[in-house]
Amino acid sequence: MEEKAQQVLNNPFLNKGTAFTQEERQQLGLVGLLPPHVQTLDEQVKQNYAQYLSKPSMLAKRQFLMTIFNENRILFYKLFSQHIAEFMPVVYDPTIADTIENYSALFVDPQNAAFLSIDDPTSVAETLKNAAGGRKIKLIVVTDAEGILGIGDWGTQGVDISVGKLMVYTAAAGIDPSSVLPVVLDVGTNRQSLLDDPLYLGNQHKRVQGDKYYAFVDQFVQTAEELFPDLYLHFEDFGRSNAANLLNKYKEKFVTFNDDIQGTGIIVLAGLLGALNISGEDFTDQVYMSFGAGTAGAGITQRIYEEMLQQGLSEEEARKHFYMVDKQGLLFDDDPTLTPEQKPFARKRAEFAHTDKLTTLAAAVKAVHPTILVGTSTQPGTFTEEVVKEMAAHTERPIIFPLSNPTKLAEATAEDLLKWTAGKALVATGIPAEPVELDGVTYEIGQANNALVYPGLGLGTIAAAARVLNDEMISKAAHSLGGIVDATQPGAAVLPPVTKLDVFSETVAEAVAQSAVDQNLNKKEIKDVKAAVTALKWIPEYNSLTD
Ligand SMILES: NC(=O)c1ccc[n+]([C@@H]2O[C@H](COP(=O)([O-])OP(=O)(O)OC[C@H]3O[C@@H](n4cnc5c(N)ncnc54)[C@H](O)[C@@H]3O)[C@@H](O)[C@H]2O)c1
Ligand SMILES: O=C(O)C[C@H](O)C(=O)O
Ligand SMILES: [Mn+2]
Repeated sequence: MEEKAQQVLNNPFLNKGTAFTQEERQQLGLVGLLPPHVQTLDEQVKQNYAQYLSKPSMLAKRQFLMTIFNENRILFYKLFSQHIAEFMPVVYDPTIADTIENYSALFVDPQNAAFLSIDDPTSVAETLKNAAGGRKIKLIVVTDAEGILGIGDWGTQGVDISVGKLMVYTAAAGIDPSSVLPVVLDVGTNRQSLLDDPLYLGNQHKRVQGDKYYAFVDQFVQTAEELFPDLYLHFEDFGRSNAANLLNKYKEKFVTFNDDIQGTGIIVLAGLLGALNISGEDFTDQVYMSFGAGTAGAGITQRIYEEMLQQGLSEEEARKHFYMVDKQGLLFDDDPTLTPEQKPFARKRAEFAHTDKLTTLAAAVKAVHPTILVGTSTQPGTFTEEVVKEMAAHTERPIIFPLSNPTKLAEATAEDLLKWTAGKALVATGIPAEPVELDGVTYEIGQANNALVYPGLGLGTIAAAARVLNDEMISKAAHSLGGIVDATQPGAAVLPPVTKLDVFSETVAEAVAQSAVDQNLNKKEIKDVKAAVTALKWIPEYNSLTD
């Protein structure tokens, strides 16, 4: 095979497979290397979708789609964009959890990712350059895989979360797939099964922590920022003890985003605004309980707290609305194990009569009477009938979001929550949930997953060429989504449907870009925000490769 032919056939950004035209086949040395019939992109999509449907499981479906991704990005994204709600749980959460757990065993292709090893810190620049292959990188999703979803530490195998999150950026917001780079920082793993597995593909030692860890992350950040000056740096699934530290360290210097802290904060705030639209209640009357006060739990609480301030409460007044429950039960301010993010929301023991009893969610709910309960605990089934009925006994429309991912870790199902509250609960789940039929009403279930906002947030920030991503932009993103729900419909969802992900990603992007421009954060002149957002959007269509 001619070198030119190999170059196009093996380059997923150029390869068209059976869609190479006769002219292209001649010019590129492809004559006779493909079946004679030249297909259109639409024909390829139809054919591949039929093949997709024949696959027996979600995992097999994902693997099939990944082969297309590896071979032909345009075809992959055309297919994805036409079946977005159907493909999301296959390409992304929850199926992505299976591919991460089985990454080494299932390995076929590195998927254009950059694998950075703490054992080889001198190769950071070389690795990033090799992985970029001369492309102008504008967006990196990086993970160190210590806290993948709720399934914990997966070492190098966590690279799939970076790959998967990026796929959603393109499918939802039209981020050009040739401008993105998935990165994994392999600093070791504390998962014994990986350390014991001779076929594990990562560094087979315990996680490096402390100064050496932070120096390695810093080396990556500095090098990436030097190599790719217009970078939007998205951190994903770092561990509880590092995620907020890293965000605080970099957020004012570079365009830095932590999805678990900020993305989840936005989507939950948007969901709450949607829920309160339905119930007609006031935001500042709510009593908020976070079950699982880790990276996501604390990130969400902070965002909701900021909203209370924006809605006119003083800091002192606002804090009274929040309760955090973690492993030890309700969090109190005399607890020496509190994280810096938990401390501001820990309560005084003097507020309660029997604080020694407040060590369970059930006891905390009984004592506090929250109106909002958000689960980011990784503990399945913990929103029990007892807990939910107790909550519903003291509030007309309890807002309950069991958000732990993947499916097997959810605190409750939407169906149970609605049954236990006779349809009163306003529910959103972390993973997609089927509508629930109850007493003649069809309840649509919103998905409070950060995937509903991070693509638009990234698109808007990049389109505005913003210097940083700040709280004001984040707040605007949440509010732009909150207004989309039709609250008058019985059984309406609290968030817009994933079928419209592409449409509302643009809504989010415009709100975020406008906010950046209003704050003068744009590095280049933006005359028309809407036009800037549209201009950045990549569309999966073939371009001619002939001269
Ligand atoms: N839907 C979304 O968009 C979204 C976004 C981010 C995270 N999440 C989910 O939230 C969960 C937590 O993610 P994270 O990044 O915050 O992880 P994390 O490890 O930082 O936090 C988990 C917290 O739960 C606590 N916890 C453990 N056992 C508990 C128990 N028995 N009772 C109460 N708390 C307990 C831990 O101590 C920790 O503070 C995961 O399942 C993740 O998939 C969902
Ligand atoms: O990846 C997801 O589905 C959402 C979130 O970032 C998580 O860690 O669970
Ligand atoms: Mn995550």
